[in-house]
Amino acid sequence: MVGRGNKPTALAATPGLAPQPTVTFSDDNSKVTAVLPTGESVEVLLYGATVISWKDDQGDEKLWLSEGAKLDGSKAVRGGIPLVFPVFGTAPDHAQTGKLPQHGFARTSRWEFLGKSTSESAEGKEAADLSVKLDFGLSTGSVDEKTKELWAYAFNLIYSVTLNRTSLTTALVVTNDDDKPFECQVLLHTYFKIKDITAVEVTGLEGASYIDKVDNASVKTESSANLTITGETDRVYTPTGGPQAPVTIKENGKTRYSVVRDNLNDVVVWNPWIEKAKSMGDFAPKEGYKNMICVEAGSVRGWQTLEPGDAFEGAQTITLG
Ligand SMILES: O=P(O)(O)OC[C@H]1O[C@@H](O)[C@H](O)[C@@H](O)[C@@H]1O
Repeated sequence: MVGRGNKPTALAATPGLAPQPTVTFSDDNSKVTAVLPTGESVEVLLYGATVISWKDDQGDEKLWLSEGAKLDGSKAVRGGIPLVFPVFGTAPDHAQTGKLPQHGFARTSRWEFLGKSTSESAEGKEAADLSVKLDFGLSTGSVDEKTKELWAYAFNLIYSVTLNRTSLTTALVVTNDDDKPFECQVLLHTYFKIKDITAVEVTGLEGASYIDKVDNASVKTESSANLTITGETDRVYTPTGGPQAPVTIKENGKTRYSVVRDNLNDVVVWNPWIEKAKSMGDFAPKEGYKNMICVEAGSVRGWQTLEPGDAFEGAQTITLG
């Protein structure tokens, strides 16, 4: 692992060897960017370890980022992949996390860049086979005092973002460093960029039980094999096929994104639609709800209990269609 720490650095190609991914820091040390020799790229803000951009080799952006998103650390980022931990939404009746703000503190804490690693496929050192993994860390010692008052547990988070030519994997490991158990929820809140929400279908949810957050949290069963979005949608699904069965986002009948989960049983589908988009100060343009859909892999319907020393790992791999 190289590139440890937060100093500006550029780790580029080595003469005589196959071109390597380039990892750079922004001038103000707020962001890490990795670019594969074939042109694919990912950008991660240290604030929240929020992935704010993922582009293919043509430079086409895959994640929706609000034009009104705050990227200066003053507010959770509206777009990209905010990281939700240790509570999904708010849980006023949950003793341990009841005081925390919506979606917890991981998305509003400054993370440390731990380093990068690269790997090649078994076939050899062709640039086409390269991937780059960026690791980020957040632990008790690095969160602010206010957070420690609201959630008094010793913990360690490692978040890994792996860029391949046609996929992005984001993986979170939560470790309980305390001498008492704690309960937590985890969610990878991905905002997918799409061209037209009216042409979108989400598959892989048929038969799944879901909590409909726009209908008094009533519990329903998804009857559609191809879910379309026609109004405000905020649902917490538990797909029947388990994490490895893909949930796909299709546009005009073609698969754009396919999400496979590891150890994350739930999938939130969210689109604010017209009125809710208008009510969010950082959601811009207001018509932007037509160009995004959140399909969020998580463990949020219950709680993960971590005993002292135990770890929980959850991940998603998003593959381009
Ligand atoms: O505005 P926030 O805190 O980023 O949350 C956005 C949405 O996130 C989703 O995960 C929730 O299900 C929604 O209820 C919520 O509105």
